[in-house]
Amino acid sequence: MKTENKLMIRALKGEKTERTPVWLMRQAGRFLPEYRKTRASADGFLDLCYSPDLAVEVTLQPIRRFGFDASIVFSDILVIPHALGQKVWFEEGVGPKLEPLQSIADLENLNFDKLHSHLSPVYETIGRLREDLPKETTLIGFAGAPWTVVSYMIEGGSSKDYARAKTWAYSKPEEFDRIIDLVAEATTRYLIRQIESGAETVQIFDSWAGVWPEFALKRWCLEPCKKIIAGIKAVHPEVPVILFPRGVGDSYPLFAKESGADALGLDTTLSPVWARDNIQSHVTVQGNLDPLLLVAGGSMLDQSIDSILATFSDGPFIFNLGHGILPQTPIGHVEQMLKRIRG
Ligand SMILES: Cc1c2[nH]c(c1CCC(=O)O)Cc1[nH]c(c(CCC(=O)O)c1C)Cc1[nH]c(c(CCC(=O)O)c1C)Cc1[nH]c(c(C)c1CCC(=O)O)C2
Repeated sequence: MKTENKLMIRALKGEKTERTPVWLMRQAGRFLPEYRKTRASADGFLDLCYSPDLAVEVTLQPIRRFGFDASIVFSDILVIPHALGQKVWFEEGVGPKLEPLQSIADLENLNFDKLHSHLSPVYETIGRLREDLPKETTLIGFAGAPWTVVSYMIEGGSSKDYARAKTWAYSKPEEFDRIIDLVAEATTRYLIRQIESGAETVQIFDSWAGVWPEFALKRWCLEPCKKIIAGIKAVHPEVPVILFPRGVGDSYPLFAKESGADALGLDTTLSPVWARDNIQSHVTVQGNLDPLLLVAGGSMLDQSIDSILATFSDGPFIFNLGHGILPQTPIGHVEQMLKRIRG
């Protein structure tokens, strides 16, 4: 099937579709037993990301089981700092670890020289997926937004309050601009190459955008994402871009009007009616079922799905969660959800 005729792409381009397309953030990995099996056969998480055979397999697993309308390539947002030359590793049961940037001098050690050669396994995975996916399934490429990636680069891993990164930004804003710019440039090149390898749309995850006051949100989240999207559109104007500025609350309409994204991912706490009136009137919306409702199941899951569908179905809409699917999600609840959406 031609890309422009796929359900997900039509929704991204602003069409109200006859059926609601559905996929789940973080659907590859995490909650599937077959993922854990493949994961155990790799030398580590990054090895899995950089082994096209295994990454293709893990990407296809949720499609085989559930037939989602879209497939997101298996990788991680932290391959960008890794490709730029920063030390990145994943600790079992802990999560990602990086050798943190200590001063602007550390930026000298990071460069674009090996960007594409380092990331070539991801490009190969994408190319193979276009061959292997069902003909109607849309292939999504992705990257982290500069701020979300830089937060890991400075904090050295996950963080509760982003104190080091935010203090750096507020006390040396020009230095912080340089770090964000470096990552934005690398991300633009990475996403363009993903598209040229076969990705039919790309999603930018700004998972930690919700921690900033407004002026900083504009400078370090909105502006760099806008620049990345403009960079992509300059080369591939027909490719829709999804932005997920999680947690930005009443700044969502600003992202809808100014980022240049074709669609926004809505987080769990946004009111659907408010989002319909203030966001869906400008761009396609994607979301926003609470991942814990999918863990709990039962009648509250059904009611929440019905209410989301009823609110958004008059405009361009893609059903998804308000954040990534949780590892403890029962597979039966995903089946229940799909039955409810598809009727
Ligand atoms: C912040 C962030 C990261 N990675 C990602 C984000 C943004 C989205 C979000 O907010 O959820 C994005 C991501 N990470 C992964 C994907 C793959 C495709 C998909 O299924 O969506 C995607 C899109 C695989 C992964 N990335 C990771 C795993 C688990 C690794 C394992 O198998 O041990 C997977 C399947 C590891 C990872 N990677 C990261 C963390 C914090 C962790 C540890 C905790 C966790 O599991 O999420 C960084």
